[in-house]
Amino acid sequence: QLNYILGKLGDELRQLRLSLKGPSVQSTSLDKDIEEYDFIVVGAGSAGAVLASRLSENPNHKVLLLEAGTSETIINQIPYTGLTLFASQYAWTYKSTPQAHSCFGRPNNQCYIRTGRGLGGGSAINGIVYARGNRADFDNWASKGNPGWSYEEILPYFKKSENVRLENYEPYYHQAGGRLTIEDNRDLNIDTKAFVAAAKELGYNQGDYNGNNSLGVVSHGQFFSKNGRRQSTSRTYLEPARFRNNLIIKTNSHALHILFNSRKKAESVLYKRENRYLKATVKKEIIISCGALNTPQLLMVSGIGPEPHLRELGIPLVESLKVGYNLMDHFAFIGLNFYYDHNATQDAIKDGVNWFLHGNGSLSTGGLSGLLYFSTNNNVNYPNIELALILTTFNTGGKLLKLATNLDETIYDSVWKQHEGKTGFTILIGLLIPKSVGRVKIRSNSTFAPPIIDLNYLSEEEDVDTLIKAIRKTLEFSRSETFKRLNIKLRES
Ligand SMILES: Cc1cc2nc3c(=O)[nH]c(=O)nc-3n(C[C@H](O)[C@H](O)[C@H](O)COP(=O)(O)OP(=O)(O)OC[C@H]3O[C@@H](n4cnc5c(N)ncnc54)[C@H](O)[C@@H]3O)c2cc1C
Repeated sequence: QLNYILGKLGDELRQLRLSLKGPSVQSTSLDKDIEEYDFIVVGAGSAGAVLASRLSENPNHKVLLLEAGTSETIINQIPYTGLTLFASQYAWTYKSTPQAHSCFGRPNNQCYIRTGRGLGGGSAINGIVYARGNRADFDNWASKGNPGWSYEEILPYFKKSENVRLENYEPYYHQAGGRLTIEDNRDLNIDTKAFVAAAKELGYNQGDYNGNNSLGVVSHGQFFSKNGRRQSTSRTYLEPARFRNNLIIKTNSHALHILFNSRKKAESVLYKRENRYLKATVKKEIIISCGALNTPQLLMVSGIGPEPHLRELGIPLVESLKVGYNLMDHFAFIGLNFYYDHNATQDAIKDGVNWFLHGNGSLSTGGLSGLLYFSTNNNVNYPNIELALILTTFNTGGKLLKLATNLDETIYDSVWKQHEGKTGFTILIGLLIPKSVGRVKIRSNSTFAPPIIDLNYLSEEEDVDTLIKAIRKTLEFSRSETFKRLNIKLRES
């Protein structure tokens, strides 16, 4: 019912917006005059949209941005719709290979994997949580032989991109004036307040987890939003650039192949657009920013990848590299569900109006709220666990979770169904530094065939140990006075 109402509301708002302002970023046909570009950026997601926008600030650069999906609509602006958009045309939906250590409760032990599709990519559908990696992550990259990637060297770029609107934050780590507005959570509901209060009781400090160190910090949440509206990279970086003559944005343009010359220099991109096969050539660079799954896919179909795998598929080798190895994802456990002993009283219309007029309320979050960082290892000074609340899990959220994660019908019926209609939340437990890594392979020489994705979650015993310790620590919430006072109980079935 909520989805239906949201859909109706969205249609109304979209009409209103289009009539007031005109469409957002549109594909153009200027390419007829330009066959050669200085830069071609393939994939207009979180990374690609920013790159294309920044490169085209120099009027001497002719930049082509290719995107397989379409433009955003106002629906994407409502953060909460991320929960439904990742089961729409705005997402690629892939299935993992059958998993040995995870994805149980899914048919054939295959997890669904969703990534963004369209201008803005993941940033147009995600949970809008603004959480940088920890300082230790970046310093670790730098120490492995990647100059320029330490946290102190990366920090100026985080700050430059940011337009901070937080109330309490550590000033050294933030800045105003950038394209991405960062706000505090605008939906301080009872669940989020209870989570933060209980965490403080348990000894964690409320503060800025994007500050000096996130270890032991709890927060209501910092979000990529401006007045409760999603801040996708399409809206923040491409929309202001859309009238530049030197930036050509082509939607519905699916890259098929990168072509190399005899010196192995990438010189053109083959792509399919509205049933036409087209070729764009480049003078300087082709930048592939198709995300963690489709980037290795495009490289491998183009002949850059592990030689044995490409040989298997008869793909002519350009360069043998370990493309597709070391796939890492922050595996999350969603089994700790809490509920209140009374019925949900969500009012979808009121929520819609509240968001539209004030940018507040449940629609202003991406379904995730309060965040907490801790370590299961007392001897380190960085976190290996992130906790986040998934709101409204048991009413509309329970069903959405089933849809989003491909939960098996019988599991859903036996575990979740009995709690439909009750108010409650899930404490998601995310592994920040998993040891288990997976691999992406291709099944054919076509980028239209879904990649073969072996997530390999929890294959390393250390990850299982860390997760068990994290679950035990999270269960301490149940013993907090705050949870007892509010009668928030762990669902035990
Ligand atoms: C449901 C969900 C929730 C998330 N929540 C959060 C969150 O709360 N906070 C957070 O920080 N991160 C979150 N993330 C992760 C974050 O959104 C991604 O890490 C980020 O968007 C990745 O950026 P990217 O540029 O690498 O790839 P993407 O943003 O995925 O962009 C890749 C783009 O390339 C395009 N593309 C792919 N193949 C081709 C091709 N062959 N030809 C042309 N175009 C192609 C895609 O359509 C896409 O637009 C979430 C992700 C998802 C899916």
